[in-house]
Amino acid sequence: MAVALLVAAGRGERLGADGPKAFVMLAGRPMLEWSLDALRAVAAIERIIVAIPEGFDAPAGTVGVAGGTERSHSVRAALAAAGDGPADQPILVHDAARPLLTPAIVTATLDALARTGADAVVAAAPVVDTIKRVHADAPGLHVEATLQRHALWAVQTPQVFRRDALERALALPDDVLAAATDDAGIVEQTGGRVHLVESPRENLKVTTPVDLRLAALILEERC
Ligand SMILES: Nc1ccn([C@@H]2O[C@H](COP(=O)(O)OP(=O)(O)OP(=O)(O)O)[C@@H](O)[C@H]2O)c(=O)n1
Ligand SMILES: C[C@](O)(CO)[C@H](O)COP(=O)(O)O
Repeated sequence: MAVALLVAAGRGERLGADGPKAFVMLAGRPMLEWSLDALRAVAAIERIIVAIPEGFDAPAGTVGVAGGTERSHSVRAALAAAGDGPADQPILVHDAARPLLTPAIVTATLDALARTGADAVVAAAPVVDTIKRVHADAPGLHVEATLQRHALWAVQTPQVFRRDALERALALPDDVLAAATDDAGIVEQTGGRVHLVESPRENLKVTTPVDLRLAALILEERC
């Protein structure tokens, strides 16, 4: 049986709301409740651990744990709260900031982990924009290269891991974890094999106010 880690302890600075992003109201409910619905609907998930900000309560039926300074630190705290388990146990990590999660996406990532024997499987969508790389440290946004779009995928959560691969990755030094923007990236750094599974672009991340408006519209359409 799988364990799900829902990371909800971020500040949401880019959203600019009054409180932590995961508890901002979205279509009438705190944002994290939407992805919890999808996780609760999947029978293969036996337990849900939620990394929460200080002063907030764990949602009903979940185990709450205080989040860390950066996202990966919150994932590490949530995994520690999950206790021990077999090396090949599937551990699913999801951002509370992706409220449009569906049970079908969760099941597709879990099934792909079992089918491929990979260390990690990541939900992702093909990139639809043309992406240019600039000199990161030089002024003037001077273009260095235009990347080949057909090889580019935008990764989302859920990201599902063999427990031993995620544990190995989360044992990397604190500063390496702090620099990571997703968990599969640290599994790659420890030599793990990572696969993608196609997921709808609709499984968007609420980062800025326009994302919140879009998510509200889509949820109203679904209800
Ligand atoms: N220390 C942190 C930072 C982030 N997260 C979670 O990781 C997910 C993705 O992070 P992001 O969208 O960057 O959220 P914030 O860190 O809250 O946003 P910002 O960077 O704008 O402050 C979110 O569900 C967020 O709650 C977390 O649990 N603990
Ligand atoms: C994990 C993630 O949602 C994959 O798209 C994303 O990288 C989180 O990044 P953020 O910088 O913490 O928003």
